[in-house]
Amino acid sequence: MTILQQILDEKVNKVAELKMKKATLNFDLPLYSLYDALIQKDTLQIIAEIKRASPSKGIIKANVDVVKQAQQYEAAGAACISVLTDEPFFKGSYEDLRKVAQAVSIPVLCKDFILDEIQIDYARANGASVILLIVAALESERLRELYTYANQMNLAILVEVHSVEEYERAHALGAKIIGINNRNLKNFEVDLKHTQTIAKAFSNNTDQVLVSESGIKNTEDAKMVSAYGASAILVGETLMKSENVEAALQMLAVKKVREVE
Ligand SMILES: O=P(O)(O)OC[C@@H](O)[C@@H](O)c1c[nH]c2ccccc12
Repeated sequence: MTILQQILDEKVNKVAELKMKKATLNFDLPLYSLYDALIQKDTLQIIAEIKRASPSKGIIKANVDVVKQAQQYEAAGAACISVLTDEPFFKGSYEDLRKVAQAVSIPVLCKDFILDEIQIDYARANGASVILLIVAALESERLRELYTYANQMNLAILVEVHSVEEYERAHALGAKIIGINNRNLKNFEVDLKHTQTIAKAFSNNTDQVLVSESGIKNTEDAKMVSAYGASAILVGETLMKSENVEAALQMLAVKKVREVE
């Protein structure tokens, strides 16, 4: 069984648990626009991630002070903060999401494996302005239903793809913010060339923004994915492990130069 399948199987239990709770949710925390934060910028924008652990890397920084980390990201110029809320595999929580959302004034992304509307309700109730939908994890109809639901709640949606075929499915939805995961969620292999391959399919859709996700470590990587056509990068481990978050963010915020083919 792939790791993605293991995570999704576990998530079914989590969804049942959330539904059982029948909590009253308030949707009153402010919303910030991710699209506005990413479109038409001169420098590569950064979605900085709070990631305590991951199935591929194990513990990254289990006891991080999420509020402090988020405030450093915001002060250093991050466009958005991504917070993992999956507990079994990433050691995150909705509590982390809420604490971060209440501490900053930029969009916050609820990073999870969403299968059900209730997870979108919880994301919004805990301050997310953005949710992630992973094309590889959802059948077309479910993907469309969840996309529509989140859209109706005025949330932005980062639609994650890993192949040209998945990109076509995202495009067919009318997705405006597309995440290209350089890491294969089935075997954890990372290759920044995924951004290049998929960005080629995308090059005519100028009202879409591309986010290159995973495995970005240094200025060279940032320049490379920027040249491929990314407007933004989503960075976890490199920032979590850095002693100087501000310097790390600045080294990644390169000037955008699109490669002419
Ligand atoms: O730590 P990295 O290699 O910088 O990766 C960040 C982010 O892209 C990664 O956490 C991620 C991308 N898509 C996901 C989907 C679910 C969980 C996690 C992810």
